[in-house]
Amino acid sequence: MSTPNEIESLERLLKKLPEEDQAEAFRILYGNLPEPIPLTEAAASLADEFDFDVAAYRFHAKAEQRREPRVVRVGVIQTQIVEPTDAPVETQYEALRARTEQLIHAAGAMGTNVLGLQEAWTMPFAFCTREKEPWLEFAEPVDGPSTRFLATLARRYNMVIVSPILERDERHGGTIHNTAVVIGNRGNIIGIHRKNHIPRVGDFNESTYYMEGNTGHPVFATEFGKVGVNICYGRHHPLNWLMFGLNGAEIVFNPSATVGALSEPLWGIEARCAAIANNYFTAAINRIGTESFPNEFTSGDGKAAHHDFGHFYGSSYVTAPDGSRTPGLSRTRDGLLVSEIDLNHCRQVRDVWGFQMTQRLEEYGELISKAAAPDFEPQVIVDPGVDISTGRGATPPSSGRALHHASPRALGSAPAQQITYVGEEEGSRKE
Ligand SMILES: NC(=O)NCCC(=O)O
Repeated sequence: MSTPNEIESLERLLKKLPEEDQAEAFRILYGNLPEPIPLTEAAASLADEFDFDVAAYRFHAKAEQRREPRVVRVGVIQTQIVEPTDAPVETQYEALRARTEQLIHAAGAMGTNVLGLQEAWTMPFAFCTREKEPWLEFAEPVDGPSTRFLATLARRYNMVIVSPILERDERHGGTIHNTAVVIGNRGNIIGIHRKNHIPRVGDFNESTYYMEGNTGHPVFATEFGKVGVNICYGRHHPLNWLMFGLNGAEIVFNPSATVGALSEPLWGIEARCAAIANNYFTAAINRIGTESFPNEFTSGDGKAAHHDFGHFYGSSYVTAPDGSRTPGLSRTRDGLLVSEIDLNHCRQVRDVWGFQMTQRLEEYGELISKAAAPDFEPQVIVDPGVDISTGRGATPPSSGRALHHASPRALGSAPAQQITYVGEEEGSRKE
């Protein structure tokens, strides 16, 4: 698949800065950059032989006196599809399975303990087409072929694998879900998480295929830390991230499929903000390449029908609980990113910032419950000098006097208050 007009990575652009400016630019944009760690010979030679990138970094955490470090290696893999989308389903699936396997061997060779794959890694991201067939043929049960394949590798490399697939739930009428299967390092299925938020934006017509997930915000307590999975579009919902934090997540994967025209300026921000706000590690994974489909489709925007989804820009990256992040993987090449982290880092940053102590869950909970009720009245305090039907000042002050006091009243309920201006006695104002 060619990507002739795509830049290789943001980092490559930043490296064009004068050398003396680069360290400061990276510090401001990326935080305390994790240090690169050497690739094992086996990983490097797999990357060479099968033409993909491998990058590896170590995030710094403090040594503690009363807890041993809990060092784990987190891996993420990004790939493009291998076969054209009009090839037989089995051919497409097999090619992706084989390609992903090459990168998993490299992850194993790098000593990865917890590995995340991209959203719907077994298939092209065909939801732009709104066609059911043949795409639904990629769906499989939680214990289907992709899980059985990955379970073997999980056992072999003593590695937890987060495997996002298109799930068919035969027990419930063959319904379809966008699901991450969490496979334990003993080859067991620890559990599943189904995508909570389904996009209805641009060509992401996923509501044609499946409904919002019904598995809550589970955190999977693995041998290598507590893992959550916030699937793709869920990353735009800060409360979705919060829920995994409340359940104790230490690493939250964000397996995604997203294109540059829609989301690229948001990409480096959202998973990173979530790591900062919740003081856990986040691993954002995006596929790469431009996927072209046999039948034309429109984007519902008046523009001409087309065959392409647009460029999936990769740029997978990992953020630590203090907001420092790795450089992204390439925008155009398959790759594996491995980050060595100390899970103790989460509590260390929590102790510094105190977000979990200072947050006001009860207050938020109360307002959220009210806001979800049909009779919700937003808490708005109206400036009595403002006509709320137009948003304009109803009685502009004649001089530059500042509004001094306005009694709170609920929107549209209490009568307007007497306006008092700074520098005037109440009641002394001459109209
Ligand atoms: N796969 C998916 O949810 N994509 C939606 C687009 C986005 O969130 O950037």
